[in-house]
Amino acid sequence: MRIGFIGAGNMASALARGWGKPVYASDSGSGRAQQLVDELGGEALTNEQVFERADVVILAHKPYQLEAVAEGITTDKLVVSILGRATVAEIEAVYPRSPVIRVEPNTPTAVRRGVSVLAASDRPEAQLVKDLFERVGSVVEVPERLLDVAGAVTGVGPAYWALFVEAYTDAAIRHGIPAAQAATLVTETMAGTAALLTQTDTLALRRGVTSPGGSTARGLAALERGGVRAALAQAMDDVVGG
Ligand SMILES: NC(=O)C1=CN([C@@H]2O[C@H](COP(=O)(O)OP(=O)(O)OC[C@H]3O[C@@H](n4cnc5c(N)ncnc54)[C@H](OP(=O)(O)O)[C@@H]3O)[C@@H](O)[C@H]2O)C=CC1
Ligand SMILES: O=C(O)[C@@H]1CCC=N1
Repeated sequence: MRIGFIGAGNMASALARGWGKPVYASDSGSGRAQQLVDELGGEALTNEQVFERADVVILAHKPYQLEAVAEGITTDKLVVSILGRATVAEIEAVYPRSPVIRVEPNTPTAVRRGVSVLAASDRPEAQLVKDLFERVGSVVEVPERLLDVAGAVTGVGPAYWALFVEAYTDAAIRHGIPAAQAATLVTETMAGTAALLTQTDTLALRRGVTSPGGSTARGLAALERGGVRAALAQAMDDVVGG
């Protein structure tokens, strides 16, 4: 099955690297489509050519470009939209004869550890799309009305964790740990904790680490004083409400 991308930016590149197969790709003139096919094989094409030649077309441009991109397309094809916030109804309105499935992936798909949120669909093509995204991580299906909230966890999440890693790495550096070693300590702690959380819940994990009157309790109290919960709640509100 040949995958085509309309847009060859950050998210298209992450998915294509995860799938690791030749692709058809387009861009709006930057040359990123050519760079992607130089890396993975395939061909850099126009949007219409991508629609003609691919078996499934992934819309990976920016949401506001939906109408402009669709205007030039005359070929019907299975369309997978990863456009943040554009609803299935809005996409179907501009691709009226194409089956449309909506997915919110995230950039860890590049290393096959992504989470992709699939808007539940009665279309028979949904299973094929689910199988495709399961090749680059896990797939969680939600009713479309919850896709934006789920995407506010998964799609934007890698940036939050990166910020957390950066801030705590800097704190360790400030106390004398060399930068590369500090980054390893923080990242591996995050990865190990994520693995552990598949077997236990957050409270049990925290209780297991937090000795009464000990150092973890002092650190957690500092994070609470710093408003970490309120900041995350506000981040969700701002992403979903934006
Ligand atoms: N980045 C992420 O983590 C996630 C992104 N998304 C969604 O993925 C989509 C892409 O985001 P992202 O990859 O970050 O954005 P980028 O800006 O990195 O990539 C957008 C791509 O679209 C191309 N493009 C723009 N106009 C056209 C056009 N008329 N025809 C063909 N291609 C066009 C751009 O071309 P050029 O290279 O020439 O500028 C570029 O290659 C967005 O809708 C976003 O909501 C969803 C989940 C996560
Ligand atoms: O920041 C954005 O708008 C896109 C959507 C999800 C992740 N990146």
